Amino acid sequence: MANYRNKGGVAVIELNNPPVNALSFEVRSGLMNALKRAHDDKDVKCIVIHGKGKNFSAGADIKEFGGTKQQKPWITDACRLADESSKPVVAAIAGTALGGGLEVALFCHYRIGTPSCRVGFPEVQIGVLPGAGGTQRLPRLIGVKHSIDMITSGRHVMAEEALKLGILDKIVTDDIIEEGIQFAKSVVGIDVGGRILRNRKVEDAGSKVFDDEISRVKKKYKGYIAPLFCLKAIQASMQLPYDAGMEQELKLFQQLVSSGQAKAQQYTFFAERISARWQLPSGANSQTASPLPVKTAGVIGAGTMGAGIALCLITSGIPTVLVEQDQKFLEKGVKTVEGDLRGSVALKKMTAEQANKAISVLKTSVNLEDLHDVDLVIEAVYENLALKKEIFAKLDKICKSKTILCTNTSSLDIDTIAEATKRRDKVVGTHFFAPAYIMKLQENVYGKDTSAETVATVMALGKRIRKVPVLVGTCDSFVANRMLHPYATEALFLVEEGASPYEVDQALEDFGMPMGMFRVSDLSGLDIGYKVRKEAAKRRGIELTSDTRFVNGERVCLLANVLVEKGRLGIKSGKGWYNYGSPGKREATPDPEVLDTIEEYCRKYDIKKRKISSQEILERMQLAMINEGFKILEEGIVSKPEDIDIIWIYGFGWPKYMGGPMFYANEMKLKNVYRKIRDFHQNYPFSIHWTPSKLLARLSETDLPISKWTSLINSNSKL
Ligand SMILES: CC(C)(COP(=O)(O)OP(=O)(O)OC[C@H]1O[C@@H](n2cnc3c(N)ncnc32)[C@H](O)[C@@H]1OP(=O)(O)O)[C@@H](O)C(=O)NCCC(=O)NCCSC(=O)CC(=O)CCCCCCCCCCCCC(=O)O
Ligand SMILES: NC(=O)C1=CN([C@@H]2O[C@H](COP(=O)(O)OP(=O)(O)OC[C@H]3O[C@@H](n4cnc5c(N)ncnc54)[C@H](O)[C@@H]3O)[C@@H](O)[C@H]2O)C=CC1
Repeated sequence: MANYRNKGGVAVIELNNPPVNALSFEVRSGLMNALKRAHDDKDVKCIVIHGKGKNFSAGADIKEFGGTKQQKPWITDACRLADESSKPVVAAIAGTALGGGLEVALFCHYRIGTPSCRVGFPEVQIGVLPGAGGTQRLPRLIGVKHSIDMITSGRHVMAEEALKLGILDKIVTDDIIEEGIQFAKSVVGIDVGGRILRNRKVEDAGSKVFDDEISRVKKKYKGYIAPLFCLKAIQASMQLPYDAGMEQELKLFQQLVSSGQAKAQQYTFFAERISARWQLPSGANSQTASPLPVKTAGVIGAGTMGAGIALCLITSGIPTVLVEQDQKFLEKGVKTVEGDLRGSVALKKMTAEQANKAISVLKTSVNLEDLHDVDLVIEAVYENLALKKEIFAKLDKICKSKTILCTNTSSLDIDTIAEATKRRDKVVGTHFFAPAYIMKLQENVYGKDTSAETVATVMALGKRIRKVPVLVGTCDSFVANRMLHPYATEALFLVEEGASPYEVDQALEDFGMPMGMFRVSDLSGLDIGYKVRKEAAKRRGIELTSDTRFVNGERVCLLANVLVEKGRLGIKSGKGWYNYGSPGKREATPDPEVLDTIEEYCRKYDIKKRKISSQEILERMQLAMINEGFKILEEGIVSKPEDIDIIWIYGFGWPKYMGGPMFYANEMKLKNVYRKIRDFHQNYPFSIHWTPSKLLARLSETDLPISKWTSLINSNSKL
């Protein structure tokens, strides 16, 4: 709803729908009525619109987009009176004015804001476009070029920049409502005609700008349709009179809002928030537990991951001690940190001043004792259980009793590591993804004794260092890598059976993955997987050779080992599944030598090759991984399907416009997913990953949408 009061001739209208004043039906109706009242009231000389609480408004109520038609009045109907009013209307912005919120402000004649306020059109991120005049009014205010940037990127613009662009007329420092009232009074009597955006002309930026922008947007936001629709709408503002432009905007909005991409992106928006609400099996949860303060941190190991993690901490202003086993490794790690900071400055992702500030809070050491006073330590040494246990035992003695001890292990059991300490409640996994400074996912892993306070602390830390933290339970390889295993295994089987690695990658990239499986393997280094496979087999008393085709009755494909033994380690050696010309180069070219190696391998084992469609490639890789996802849910390793989707989106770049693998399964209908998995199980009996998940079988009988799976899981704990 919207509140109305007359304060000495100023109509003060408050958008009232906390926490973000989303423009629900009630708010739109309330705003329309309040504007009418202000218009009709002869005593009112000017009007101020503000938001209740911390925010102006986060825009349309996204929950209203799905299914039923948007009830009238729409935002445009509600705001028409602001546009037409001869009394000056001022938007007084605190917090955020986003999407429809900014559109309301653009219907006003003036906009003032607090120094910390933010404005923007984030609609592209939820698969739509600003559909209440944003694409027609913003170009009339700040021009085509800046409008394209803001609307196609969805970025938030801070107050200072908004002032420079002309979106804000003034930045004010006192109470925003009082400032709004004073400002409104100061413009009474000035003709508002020139302030009405619909009356302004959009400068002709020429059609070439749009041709160039289409190419840029297609490349930068590959696969996403909303940014392209935004361009069409902005172009209409240049080519058509205001009312015709508005009609065109609405038409484009309607097409987008009913698209599968919008549904998936809006699911992702809420999934991220649902996933942030964590819960432990004990019942303790994000509402009941409080984080401990983390004023200082330590990182052990300055290799690939440790250096990246330290970078995340220091760029978030957390003084960090980076510890290595010797000076040589330490220097190498520090060089990486400094190089990445320089790179960020060169790419204008931060200023030189920010980079210097970050490096000033980094301390280095070759002595674990220097961690005695930090609040939290993240260990990132080699993936070796004995070494990790040794380090945790030492840390337990060195660190303050309140210090939280985290491990970046990608597969090892958290409980076993915790047993090396007398503070098992303070041991937790914080699994970052490579490159740690870039990838957003932080997979936090609790053990059986990890306390809620510890979990709350690493979840809060994740947010603070700009990651997306997701909580999972401990199991072999946790969630991300555990699901990746059947996905990668199927990729190799597909290659054995006749698809080339390049066809596999093409199918995945056409689907929307940023990189195919084989390119990712080359990037990580084929030798890493080689060592992990050998080590894991050794632990089980098995000696792997490139002739191994079955392990304990389970089909395996060791083609990657064959490549490693030929010196093809991936990007680092200049060739792997692809050819890169020379070590370290990134441009991947298909390599006939690899195809010959595969041919030879298949001849040796008498494997009959066949033509494999891209549909089969996608189905086998994705369904194998989705089936594993259901098993993870069934075992309670995660408490909700949204966790898995967020892990795939932020850990592996699953396209948001496909909503994550569990959402994708939901869209395919679970009965179809289950039937296909059963068929694959029949056809490929030697792959344990095709054993259908019991939870999937159960859910497939119900036809419940993904939003209802969690309640079924909770009500059927013994599936
Ligand atoms: C605002 C934020 C930056 C705040 O962040 P933070 O403080 O971190 O809090 P959060 O946890 O994110 O949020 C708190 C709480 O609020 C919920 N929430 C946030 N925003 C919205 C929202 N816009 N709608 C609903 N709910 C919202 C959030 O989920 C949290 O709740 P919880 O999940 O219960 O924990 C941040 O929240 C943020 O970035 N928000 C999103 C901002 C955004 O994307 N805004 C754009 C919205 S779209 C929009 O405005 C569209 C338009 O431009 C106008 C629409 C025109 C309509 C035209 C009508 C024509 C209709 C014809 C169609 C016919 C077809 C049909 O309908 O069938
Ligand atoms: N590389 C990757 O893609 C990912 C790795 N991980 C995990 O992160 C951890 C680290 O992996 P990487 O960074 O790739 O390894 P790395 O080999 O690049 O770095 C490990 C570093 O630890 C140092 N180190 C070893 N023993 C030490 C000790 N006693 N004291 C101080 N430093 C010591 C080494 O000198 C080396 O610099 C492993 O547990 C790994 O499984 C997790 C996610 C992704």
